[in-house]
Amino acid sequence: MTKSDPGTSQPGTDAPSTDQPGVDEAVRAELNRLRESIDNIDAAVVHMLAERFKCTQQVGVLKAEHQLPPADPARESRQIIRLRELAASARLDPAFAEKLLNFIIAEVIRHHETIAGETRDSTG
Ligand SMILES: O=C(O)C(=O)C[C@]1(C(=O)O)C=C[C@@H](O)C=C1
Repeated sequence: MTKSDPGTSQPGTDAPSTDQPGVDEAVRAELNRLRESIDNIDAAVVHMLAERFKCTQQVGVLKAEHQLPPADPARESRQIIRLRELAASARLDPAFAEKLLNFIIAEVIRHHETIAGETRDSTG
């Protein structure tokens, strides 16, 4: 197999694709079993995030209607402490959990700012 042989390796690697013949059947079966679980978990994550954003959307409206600032750094600090503890007890890297929460919250704050702008525009 060479780099000029498209379709036989993963992009950017020379490793054989697991779809290719030659991959041990038991390995392929185990990989497929694990990937089914990964797909289920990814679906759950997407659904949970969608629910979280439905809540934060309502928080955004409430904050905009009452002229509260989009970000609440004190609340974020408490969330980070709590999530890092949860992560540690779940044997997940706390630094990763913190980064993920910060990533999500940054998006929420962006939404809050949009809602606040729209609310100001509509109420004058
Ligand atoms: O709890 C709030 O005040 C929110 O706006 C929600 C949220 C979050 O996504 O958890 C987002 C922004 C704040 O800075 C803190 C927390």
